[in-house]
Amino acid sequence: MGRRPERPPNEEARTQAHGAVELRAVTRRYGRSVHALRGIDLTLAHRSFTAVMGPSGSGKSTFLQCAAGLDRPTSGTVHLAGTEISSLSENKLTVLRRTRLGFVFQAFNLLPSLTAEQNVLLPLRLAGRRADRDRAAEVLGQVGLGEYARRRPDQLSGGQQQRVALARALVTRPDVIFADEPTGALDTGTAAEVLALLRNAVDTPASPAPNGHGSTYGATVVMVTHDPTAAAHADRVLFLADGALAGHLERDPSLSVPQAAEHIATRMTQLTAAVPGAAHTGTPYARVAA
Ligand SMILES: Nc1ncnc2c1ncn2[C@@H]1O[C@H](COP(=O)(O)OP(=O)(O)OP(=O)(O)O)[C@@H](O)[C@H]1O
Repeated sequence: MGRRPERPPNEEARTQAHGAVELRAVTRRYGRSVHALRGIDLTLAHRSFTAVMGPSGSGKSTFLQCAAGLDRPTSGTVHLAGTEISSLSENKLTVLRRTRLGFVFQAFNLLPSLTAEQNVLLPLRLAGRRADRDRAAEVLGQVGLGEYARRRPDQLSGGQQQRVALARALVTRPDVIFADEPTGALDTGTAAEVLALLRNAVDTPASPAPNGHGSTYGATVVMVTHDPTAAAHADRVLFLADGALAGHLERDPSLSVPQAAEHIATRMTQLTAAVPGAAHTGTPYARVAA
């Protein structure tokens, strides 16, 4: 997805030594009685696309918020792109979010008074970088909206608005993109386009910076979804149940998206119905495809 900003070699090494996202013994409690996360341990590899699924109230949003540094765990540690964020000050965390992470939400969250281009440039402005209009044109082109730069959100369809939101998430060349139900408000065809763009953000290697210090990998995507078809585009599907990891499915390239979606839907049905043996990490997993 184009060139990434330069980073000092030691920072680059630190980034690569860890997964893109690492959670160790992460818990999140609300008050005394609500255990939204009960001890999550996981490592998400660089350039991986992970879908997070689970019944309503299983902790998906809480997981995403804690993993993305939008919320602080009650206990445990979170590493993001090589940085341990649990102990970062609010200011440093904000800088990390603005420079290293991208966000896509179900409700698009575009500023209505700004054009598509201005919305895309916003993260660069917030990060104190130059409002690089060439870069905005590049990412709007990548999401197929090169001709729509001057339109405001109310002059765009839902799918086009979500593509602007994706361009906005990509503009800073983030290490990790967190997506919360990115296709929840879209029809099937438009959803497939957005998912293909997320997939592309992972699969397209970024070219190295001229001095060789830039990253050479694409983005890492973490996506919460209720939709098995959306999850079928991921490399791995993690299932949460009652605040704990309850198993996973790995991508099997030999399966089509509809076939993979069927496997995922079956696992979700088992989880929701709490079939004995279906909801524990380590159970044999069906191999699924994107
Ligand atoms: N601010 C809060 N205060 C108290 N309890 C909360 C708060 N936020 C979430 N919870 C509780 O934590 C648990 C996990 O909620 P979370 O929103 O993470 O689930 P979810 O899997 O994303 O659900 P859904 O699919 O319905 O969006 C639920 O029991 C929820 O009621």
